[in-house]
Amino acid sequence: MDSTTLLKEAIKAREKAYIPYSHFGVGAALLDSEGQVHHGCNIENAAYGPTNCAERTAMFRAIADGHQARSFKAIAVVADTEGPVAPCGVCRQVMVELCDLDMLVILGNLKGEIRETTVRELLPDSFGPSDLDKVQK
Ligand SMILES: O=c1ccn([C@H]2C[C@H](O)[C@@H](CO)O2)c(=O)[nH]1
Ligand SMILES: [Zn+2]
Repeated sequence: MDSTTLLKEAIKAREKAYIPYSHFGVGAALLDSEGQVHHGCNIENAAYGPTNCAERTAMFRAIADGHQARSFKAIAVVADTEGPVAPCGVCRQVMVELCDLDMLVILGNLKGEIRETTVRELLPDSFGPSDLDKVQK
């Protein structure tokens, strides 16, 4: 599946965003190793803090559906931004946990502007699962 097709899936996912506070809709589409696409949207909360971003919704949904961490092929994220959307720091950290560091991340907007990057590029020098093995014995 090409980047434009996955971004179109993210645009469809964005239509489901629950955004009564920010009115800032975000959609994500996560491609798994079998070619299936998992949709995510942002889901806000009156207490603000419990808000879940579109990227995390898609990743958590795929994991909860039984897909293996770090087996995903790509994630596309879209918002109605000037220039491609920038994932927040929390989502970047969750990508480090659940996706391969070299996984393709496709960032876009509704104007069709696209930036292709990787998890590693979005969060360089990250703290990940293998760092827990590096504790002093
Ligand atoms: O990459 C991003 C950036 C922001 N948001 C959400 C969180 C909140 O609902 C709204 C404004 O921050 O956008 C996402 O879902 N993904
Ligand atoms: Zn986020």
